[in-house]
Amino acid sequence: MLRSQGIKGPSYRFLHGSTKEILNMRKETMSRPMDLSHNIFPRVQPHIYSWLNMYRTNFVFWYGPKPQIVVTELEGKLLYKMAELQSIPKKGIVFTRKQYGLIGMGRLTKMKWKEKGIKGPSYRFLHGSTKEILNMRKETMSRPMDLSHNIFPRVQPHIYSWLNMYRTNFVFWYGPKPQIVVTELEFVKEILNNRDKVYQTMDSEGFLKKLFGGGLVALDGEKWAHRRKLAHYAFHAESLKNMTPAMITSVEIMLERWKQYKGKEIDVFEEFRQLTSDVISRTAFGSSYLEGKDIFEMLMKLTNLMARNAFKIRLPALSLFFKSGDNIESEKLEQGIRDSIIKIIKKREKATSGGLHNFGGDFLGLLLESNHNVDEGNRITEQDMVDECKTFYIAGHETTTSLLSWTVLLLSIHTDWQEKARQEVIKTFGQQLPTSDGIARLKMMNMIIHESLRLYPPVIALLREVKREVKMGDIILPANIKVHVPTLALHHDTQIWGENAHLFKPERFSEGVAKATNYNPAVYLPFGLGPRSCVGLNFATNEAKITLSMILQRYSFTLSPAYIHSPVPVLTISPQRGVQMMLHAL
Ligand code: HEM
Repeated sequence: MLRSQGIKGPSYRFLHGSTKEILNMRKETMSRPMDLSHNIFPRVQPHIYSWLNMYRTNFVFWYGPKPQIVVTELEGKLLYKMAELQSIPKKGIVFTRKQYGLIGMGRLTKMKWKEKGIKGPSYRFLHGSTKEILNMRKETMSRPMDLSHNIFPRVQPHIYSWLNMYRTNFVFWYGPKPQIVVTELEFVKEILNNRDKVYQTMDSEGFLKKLFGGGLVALDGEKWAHRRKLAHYAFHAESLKNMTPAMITSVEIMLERWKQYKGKEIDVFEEFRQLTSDVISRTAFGSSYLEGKDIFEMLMKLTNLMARNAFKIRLPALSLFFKSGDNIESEKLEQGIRDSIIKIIKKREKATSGGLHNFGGDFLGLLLESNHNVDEGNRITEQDMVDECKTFYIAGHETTTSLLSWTVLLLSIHTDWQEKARQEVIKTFGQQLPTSDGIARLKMMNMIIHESLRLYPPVIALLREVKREVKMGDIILPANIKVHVPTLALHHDTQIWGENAHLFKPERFSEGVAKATNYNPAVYLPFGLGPRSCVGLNFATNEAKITLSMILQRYSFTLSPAYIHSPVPVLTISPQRGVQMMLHAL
């Protein structure tokens, strides 16, 4: 009867009404502790929270066989519209909600931000700013862009337009969770240097958690320090020298494939994907692209699912009952990745079962050594190993693929720089294979790579979470707020880089990074800054220099007419439709 009057609500179960559903939701939320936030509504009344989100207002649920109508529409102050309630049956129970309770912490906190003079886009119930972000992104992505390097308005239209509106330190809402965007350079330094150990890595959730698990990127404290040491050891200068032959082998395999493309079009984005996968497989895991192929494909699918769902807010209570198709697929992928990594780990264990300290000197060997450590305090579990392998498979190839693809694009447009780079390579190596010493002397190449990373930084933002209340200048940041340092915005800021900020000018870096940045490291963050900065920096730049040198020795390249410029943020900035080149053998 209520349904026929247009009043919605959860379905009625014989005798129990909605009570079983309510009990299940409460059991779930009460089974885990909540973080120290005041956003208690989803925990205390998960049923009202999730149904309100579904039905908005005036919905009915069933207390056993008895209906209750939940009314949230306000008229004037706290009065509900009596007119709309006329269709309630005589014995219907009217359940009004406490005004501030249901509006939730989002709106309340927003009031506090406003009082503090911190501006930002308006907060929408439960969705925060995500709908606005999705609309802006849909709009910019719906049309191709011209072949310019002014990519910030397209890749992050929300940050771009809000920065224009509010200048700095504005708050937007990732669902009900606030994020403060900080561009003031002294604060950027404070945050990334983790002053007072307050600005920690963000707790990853959902798809991101499935991608990185509890790997280095997601850790903090002692665990992080231990793993960071391990990774640092695996990728330090001496180890890198030993990796040069493996990197060269991977590039040779790629260039062998390229022979069939002479005078033809080639999508270098796809090529670099395979190359960087092969490089990380050989150098860190002692295997090859083919052996790790399944893992990379599954990681790529998981990355795409993550990007597709980046701004979709799902209520925790709802996720329990209804798994989206993407959620089900991501669980399968997570399991598949785990199984494949364990196979690689077991294979190494078997091949090197000669005892302790004999698992091989690469990253996987170090992980296994740590897994077999007699000292329990320093021992890592099998799950830790899986998470760490995932992290390095992803971090080791997505980012470098992005760097190589955009650099080749830039050199195909700015052919004068392509020629300068080639001359330097020929002068250093002739037609011989690159060497570690020679790579360190490639100055022109260095400038080109720095400028490419400035215009197209693979990682477009650095995110942190405030662990306890802290003062940032005049602003008091509450615990749990997310802090967003917008790398792409800083790299394209005309006040920092001048009016030609969007142009490719490698000469900016002719006297080194310090001079180009006017001795302020906070303005240029392709590899981050401070203790969490990239552990693979030298690995990635060596790999890029070897690859570019070997290409430049053999080919000149121009942009194919088929190329469509469409940079998109996936995990890194990626060319949505590939990077098509015409190859000309030298
Ligand atoms: C051009 C290539 C690369 C770029 C632009 C890049 C960028 C970055 C950035 C910006 C961070 C800091 C993130 C933050 O502060 O929140 C980072 C961290 C990290 N990178 Fe890279 N990266 C690259 C290549 C690599 C490679 C090749 C590896 C592995 C072999 C790697 C492994 C990592 C790891 C494990 C972290 C986390 C470090 C920590 O939390 O202590 N990266 N990277």
